[in-house]
Formats: sequence, structure tokens, C-alpha cells
Amino acid sequence: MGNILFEQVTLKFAGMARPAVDQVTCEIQSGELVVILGPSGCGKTTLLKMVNRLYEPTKGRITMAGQNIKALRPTTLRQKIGYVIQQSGLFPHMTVANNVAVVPKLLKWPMQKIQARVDELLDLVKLPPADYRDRYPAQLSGGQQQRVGIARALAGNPDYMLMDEPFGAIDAITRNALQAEILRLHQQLKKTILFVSHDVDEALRLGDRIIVMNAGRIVQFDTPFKLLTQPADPFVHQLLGADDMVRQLGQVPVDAALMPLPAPFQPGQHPVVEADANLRDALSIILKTGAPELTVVRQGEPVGRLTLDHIRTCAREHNH
Ligand SMILES: Nc1ncnc2c1ncn2[C@@H]1O[C@H](COP(=O)(O)OP(=O)(O)OP(=O)(O)O)[C@@H](O)[C@H]1O
Repeated sequence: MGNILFEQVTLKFAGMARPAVDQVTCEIQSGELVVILGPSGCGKTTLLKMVNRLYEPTKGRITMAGQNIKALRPTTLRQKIGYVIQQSGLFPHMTVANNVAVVPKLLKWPMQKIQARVDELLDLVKLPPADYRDRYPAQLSGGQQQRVGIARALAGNPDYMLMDEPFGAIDAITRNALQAEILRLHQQLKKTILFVSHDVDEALRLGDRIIVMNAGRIVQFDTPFKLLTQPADPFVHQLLGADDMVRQLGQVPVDAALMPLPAPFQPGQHPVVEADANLRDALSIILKTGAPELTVVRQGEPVGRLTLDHIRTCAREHNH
């Protein structure tokens, strides 16, 4: 496991007036999921492709777990890094199993170990191996292809994952499900993930922290909550829609806002909300049910309560 450190990283393509990536310095912590967010052409993909050396910086240095990536052979480096792109990049003439097995085969794992790994990964991305192992990419939906792409990227058990708009071409409902899968996988596997997106809601949902880029530079690198409540400049403010109160509520966990249960407490009186949901979810339950308050539960046990007034107060507090 390790961090990724960018130091003064610049890439100027030949013939371009200004660098695509301009003096980027930042550190991604080990096990963090960081989203790179910004408008089209701001340099997100270019920054990502320097990490697996598809592009070389003109200036500056990238180290992973303390090691300068220039000291590694690109093939050795890429074995440590899973890579997922928008058009899943699956080989059309290979079955799902063979697509997932590409890296383990390169690493010359024994056949039995490869087969077990393929099944394990297909289970992990919720594609039952018995149904999917022998299909070809053309026999899968776009969302299923992306799942196979993710399984393939995880196959060699890399410490790092680079994901370049992996859900950009997927319909909203499937994208939602895949985002939930990424959060689950990240929690489970604790990889260091760099995820490119130009979708603000996706960035807010997935990122432990978000790098906001504009014209090749980092404008702000912060948690979703900080970006919403303390945008560094008008560009970030506008990009994030920082005036949007409901978006902000989506960043406050119920856990952080709940009020103590009354004593004595009578269970079953009010609708429930999970403690790991956010205040936007809680507000939506209150609006949907018309209930005056919610009981907050953790693993089925009541742990607190929430009222509309209290949510309103939290929103106001967090806005200052
Ligand atoms: N291989 C290349 N040769 C020359 N210029 C390039 C090359 N790749 C990217 N660029 C330019 O570098 C800039 C940054 O491109 P990049 O693909 O990193 O942006 P992006 O933020 O990922 O955009 P998008 O969201 O549209 O994918 C753009 O102006 C682009 O035209």
C-alpha cells in the first residue's frame, strides 16, 4: 500500500500554447479515494496517464510509496496499478473469464489459481461466475462490461487503481449502482484510487477528497464538505453549486447530527433512518412520510432521533 506524491508536475504537449498539466503538487494518501474533477480539457486525463506512464511529465516528479516511478520499468509499474477507462477496453474476441485473467496470465500464475481468482473477482463485482464466465463482451450490457473492466483491473491485486470516467457512458440508474459498488469495494479492499470525473454529484458521492482542476492547475484539493462550504474561489463555488443547501445536507452524516433519544423511548413510533445515511436522505424520508421526526438506527438498534427543525439548524450551522 502507498501514497502518490506529485511534485511540480508539468506536461506541455508539443505545439500547445500552454501546458495541459501545470505545476501540480499534491499528495494522495494511501487507501484514499480521490476524485479529479473539472471541466473538459482541464487536464484530468493527462494527470492520470502520467501515473502509469502512458504520458511522461515534461517537468516534475511522481513518487509512489516513496519510489520515483521513473526508476521502474513501465510494465513493472503497471502491474501495481489497475486501470479502468470509459469504454471498458475489453478484448471482444475473449470470454469474460479470459479478459479478467489477462494480468494473472502475464504474471504466469498456475491455471488453477487463475480460475479461482477469476471466479472470486466476478463474485466481487456481482456477476455470478456460472452465468458470466463464458460470455463474450458483446453479450453484456454497458454496465456489466464496466463491472468486468473493474474485475480485470483488480485481478493482479494492485495497490492502486486509476479510473478514467469509468461510468461516463452509462445510464443514470446503472451508474448509481456502480458508484455504490465502487464505494463498497473501496471500503473492502482499501486500494488507493484516483478517479477522474466531470460529474459533480459523482465526485461528491465518491471522493474522500476531491482535486478541482482548471486549465491544468489544481484550484482546490479538499473534502467534499469543505469544497461546498469553503470554496477557494468563485470557480469552485460555481462548479460545486455551493449555494445548493440540499447538496450540502448530502455531505453531513446523520451520525454527526442526531439528537439523543427521549427517556422513556417507545420504539416503532416513527420512521427510521440509518445512522450512516446523510441528512439529505433523512430530509427526503421526512418529506415523503410527513412524519414529525425520525428514529436513527444503527444495525437495527435505535441510537437517536432527528426532526425537521434540527436538520434546518444543522444546515444553517454548516453554512457558516
Ligand atoms: N496527446 C495529446 N496531444 C496533444 N494535446 C493533448 C493530448 N492529450 C490531451 N491534449 C490536450 O491537453 C489538454 C488536457 O486534456 P485532457 O484530456 O487531460 O483533459 P480532460 O480534463 O481529461 O478532459 P475531458 O474531461 O474532456 O476528458 C486539452 O487541451 C487537450 O486538447
